[in-house]
Amino acid sequence: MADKIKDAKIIFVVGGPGSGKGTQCEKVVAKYGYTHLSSGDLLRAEVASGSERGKTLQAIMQKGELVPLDTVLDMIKDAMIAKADVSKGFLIDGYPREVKQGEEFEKKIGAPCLLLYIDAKGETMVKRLMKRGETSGRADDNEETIKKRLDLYYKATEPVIAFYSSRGIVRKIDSELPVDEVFGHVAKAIDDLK
Ligand SMILES: Nc1ncnc2c1ncn2[C@H]1C[C@H](O)[C@@H](COP(=O)(O)OP(=O)(O)O)O1
Ligand SMILES: [Mg+2]
Repeated sequence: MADKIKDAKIIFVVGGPGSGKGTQCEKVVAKYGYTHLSSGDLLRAEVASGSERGKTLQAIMQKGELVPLDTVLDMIKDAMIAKADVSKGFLIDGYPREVKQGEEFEKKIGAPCLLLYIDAKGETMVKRLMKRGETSGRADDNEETIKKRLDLYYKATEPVIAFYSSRGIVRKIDSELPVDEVFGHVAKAIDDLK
């Protein structure tokens, strides 16, 4: 496993709920041919499958809480192995959510070369999520759960940014700007990797 993805670049995409991670990752996929792995999407797919594990996950996610570390990591790892032969790089979207998740990821998979910190104001994220909730069908895009997700983000994920900042791989991206301008900065960060 470690061998197979040794030469692929691993990019962590971190930011609050509604900051624009998914939006930017889609654009990176289109321009650079990276594989986009959203931990949230992988988990939601498991829920949609109706499996026993999915039912347990659904209950946790609906409350806005974090699902057990090993579950998410296993799902990401399986998805990476499946794409290892064809992928130049991996966008790990919405993970790590806490420092411990980052440490486990590095032990089991590998080290990231870049952390894109997609940064938007709390009020902006709430506004975007409420709007997304009108059409997303996501059980967690409602006002009460959004508040919990934001609180948890500030508490658990901001230390992640501090942790990787000390390693010098964090690029902070202003996600208050229009989508294409945000992407200009994202693309610059990726181009600088070469
Ligand atoms: N720079 C930007 N300006 C305005 N709206 C944006 C934006 N980036 C994303 N959005 C919109 C698209 C979605 O409806 C919503 C949340 O974006 P998302 O990419 O799904 O966020 P995340 O994956 O970080 O939760 O906000
Ligand atoms: Mg997303």
